[in-house]
Amino acid sequence: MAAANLYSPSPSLPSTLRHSLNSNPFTRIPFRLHKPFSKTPLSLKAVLSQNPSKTQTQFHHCFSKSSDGFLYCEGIKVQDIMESVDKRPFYLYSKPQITRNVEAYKEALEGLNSIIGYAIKANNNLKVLEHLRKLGCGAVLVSGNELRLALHAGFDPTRCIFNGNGKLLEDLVLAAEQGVFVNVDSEFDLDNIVAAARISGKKVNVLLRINPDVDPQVHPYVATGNKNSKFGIRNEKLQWFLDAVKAHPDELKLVGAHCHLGSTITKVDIFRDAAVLMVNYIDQIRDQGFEVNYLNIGGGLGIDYYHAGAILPTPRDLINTVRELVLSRDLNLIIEPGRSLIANTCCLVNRVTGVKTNGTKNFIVIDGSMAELIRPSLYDAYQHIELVAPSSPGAEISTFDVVGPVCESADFLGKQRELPTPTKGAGLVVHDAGAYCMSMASTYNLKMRPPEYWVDEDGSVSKIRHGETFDDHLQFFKNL
Ligand SMILES: Cc1ncc(COP(=O)(O)O)c(C=O)c1O
Ligand SMILES: N[C@@H](CCCC[NH3+])C(=O)O
Repeated sequence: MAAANLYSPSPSLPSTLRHSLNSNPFTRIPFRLHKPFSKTPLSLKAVLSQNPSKTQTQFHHCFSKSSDGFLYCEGIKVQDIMESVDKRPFYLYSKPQITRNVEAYKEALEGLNSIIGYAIKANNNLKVLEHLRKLGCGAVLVSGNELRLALHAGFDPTRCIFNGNGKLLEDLVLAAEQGVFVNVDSEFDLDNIVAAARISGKKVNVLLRINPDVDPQVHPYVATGNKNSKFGIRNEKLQWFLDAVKAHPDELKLVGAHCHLGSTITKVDIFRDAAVLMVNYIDQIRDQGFEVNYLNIGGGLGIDYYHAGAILPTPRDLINTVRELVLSRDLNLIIEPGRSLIANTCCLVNRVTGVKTNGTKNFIVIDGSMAELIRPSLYDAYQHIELVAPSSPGAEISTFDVVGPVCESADFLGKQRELPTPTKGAGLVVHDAGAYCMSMASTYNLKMRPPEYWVDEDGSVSKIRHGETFDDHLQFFKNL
């Protein structure tokens, strides 16, 4: 299988590229930062003992300002980490926070037969994936490469779900061979799944992705379960799909129904409305003799991007709203969280390049940009921003747009933020950057994708992904 060779350089590659692949951190002992780090007054043990499901707020913020005015990640001063690594933007994760987020879902799901299918599109760092897999997660995939990466990270394929409105035949063949659940999205998708079953000689466990036409009340670009969406099957066509599955008893086994309403949803009633519709569909499907026993309610739980003390629904709130429906039908529940598992575990750490004003507006210009983190530019999304160290005495507090160096007026990380005027080189973080940030990063303006680090349970800091370099870019043009 191709996945096994993902990081084994082919002997036909140029030696420089072979070298760079050979020095991949995943094949070696992780790079360690040796500088001794200052400890926060709050001990790591105390931070770890804060159980998210027992607090009032949705998720514990693993990055917090201490009384000394410095920002800490699990007891480690972010400023110290900045001084120990290359001078470029980097992503910094809390590994314990990933654990806490998974535990919150596991506790919420107690008493149900369930699969937590982590949506790999949110963050595809291999070390993160391996950690999530060890914690018991399955995986949700939208491309052949995400499937290959999931296999490489050791996920049990029978706890993986292959989604998507444009799945390719060759990727479906791999999914069929591996025994992955496949969601049927359209007529042509069903044809391809049948073909994949024949090629692989394996019957495929399928779920119908039903578009329930429920408004998730989110930005239109991240709404996926309303009637204008490109995803899923409308209920008017349900019978056609049931007949098509019946016509292919050697290739397809219908095991359940799936929906995914959208992302950043902050009201659990929305999930409840969809689940009511979905169990009605399941009743109808069962009435036709199908033994469907999986309800997949997708992902989509939003998080507290504003850091303003809002009480948002927890995983427990989400699961409790569908629990009785699931139990009443004796169903297995699949959930597909991405953002709510990984977003709050990470921030993008940047340096201030300078401060300027154009007469009407003030700008903090940082080295990070829309290339490293595109959500504000793409969705006008709010991500909380703060400086990593106390401001110098007398620093004026002003309203700033926080912008990058990219040649686009859409290149902003935050607008109208009240911040103390920072000095050149000051550290500035963009919070909640674990989901859809690095995985959506680009190399626009040849800003190479940043390195990633995490703070481990024992307080050590390791690199978990190399930053891209200019040489990496040149490799694309070697030996053409
Ligand atoms: C089918 C599907 N499942 C799961 C997810 C993960 O969603 P979220 O990150 O909002 O939990 C997505 C992304 O929106 C998706 O499209
Ligand atoms: N990329 C989006 C989420 C899309 C989820 C995938 N359907 C975001 O950053 O919020």
